[in-house]
Parts: sequence; C-alpha cells; structure tokens
Amino acid sequence: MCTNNRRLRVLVDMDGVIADFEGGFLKKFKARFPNEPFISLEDRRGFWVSTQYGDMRSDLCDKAISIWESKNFFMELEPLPGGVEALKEMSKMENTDVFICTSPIKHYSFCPYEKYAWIEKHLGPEFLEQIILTRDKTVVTGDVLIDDKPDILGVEPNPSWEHVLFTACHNKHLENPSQRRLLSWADDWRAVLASKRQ
Ligand SMILES: Cc1cn([C@H]2C[C@H](O)[C@@H](COP(=O)(O)O)O2)c(=O)[nH]c1=O
Ligand SMILES: [Mg+2]
Repeated sequence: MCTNNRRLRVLVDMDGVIADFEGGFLKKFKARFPNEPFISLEDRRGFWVSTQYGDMRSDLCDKAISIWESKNFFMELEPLPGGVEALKEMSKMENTDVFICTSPIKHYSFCPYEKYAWIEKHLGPEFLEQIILTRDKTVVTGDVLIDDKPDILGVEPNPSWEHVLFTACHNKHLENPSQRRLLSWADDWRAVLASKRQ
C-alpha cells in the first residue's frame, strides 16, 4: 500500500500491454509461412505462443520462435490503443514514477536494442530513463505492475507490487477473483492508481 507521503511507482509491461506482440506475430507468421496453419487471436489460449503452436504441430514451435527472433520484429510492433497516451499521462501525474518493465528474449541480437528504439520512437527520448529490462520482474520494487502475463514468478516469492492483469487475447477467458484487471487502456487505470495512493 502506498502512503500519502511518498511517490507511487507504477510498472508497466510492454509486450501485450503497450506494444501489440500478438497482432505483430500473427501478421508476420502468416506472411512468412503462408502454407502453414495458424491460430487466430480469437483462438489463442495460454501465455506462450510457442507452446500453443508446438501443441498444434511440433515443428511449428520453432517456426513461431523464428518470427520474434527476426530483425525488426519488436521494432515494428504497433502500439496498442491508448497505451502510449496513458503512459504519457501517468508520467505527468504528481508524485508518480512510471517505468516500463519488460522481459527481453534470450536471443539478444535485436530485441533489447529494438525495445529501446520502440520506446524512443513512440514515447520520446525522455522515456529512455524509465526502462527496466529484466527476465525476473519479482525482484523489481513497485506499487503496481500492469502486465498481461497471468502468472509472474521469479526468485522473490512476495513481490512488492500488486499485479493488475491487462486483458489480452490469451488471458481473456481466465477467471481469478483475487486479481484485478484492466480490460484495455480505455478502462479506468486512473482509478487503479488512485486506489494505490490511499
Ligand atoms: C508469447 C511469447 C513471448 N515470448 C517472449 C517475448 C517477450 O520478450 C517476452 C514477454 O515479455 P513480457 O515482458 O512478459 O511481456 O517473452 C516468448 O519467448 N515466447 C512466447 O511464446
Ligand atoms: Mg507482456
């Protein structure tokens, strides 16, 4: 809980929250493998795209992975509606520190660079001060983490943040009464932040 005499720290995920990973993946998968089966966004289940493609046919797992390991995949992701505007607005709020908290892939030739370049392009150079690249978000301290991954696990069993689940095609069917959700950036994210200041 954030007390009134200190600043609120908001952590915002990138893929699936401000950048359209799922849409970008499907578009490039269909273009590169036009004769292969694909999973529509409506039929996506489970966080890992690679797992669902591998379950469909084992060789499709590596084909899926090859898409996001390619140059320009992360750079060319479209912003999700309202995300850039929401981040700019929340970072101007009084007593509020906003960080983009995002996990790079281990194939690091392009992804980390392109994440920085995407943020500079869409949010401006000032946001380059507000980037946390980590494969383990549980070790990052914050009041709230807005993230589309339903289970955020790591070495810290009791992370400081409340995980607010951002709705995505792969998680919209999940029900977890103990977890708050944002349905999109049109949902009341300001109320979520306000609740953490009380
Ligand atoms: C769906 C999917 C994602 N990844 C990678 C792509 C991103 O770098 C991260 C997700 O990052 P986030 O901070 O949790 O949004 O995971 C992957 O390797 N395999 C997949 O199927
Ligand atoms: Mg994500």
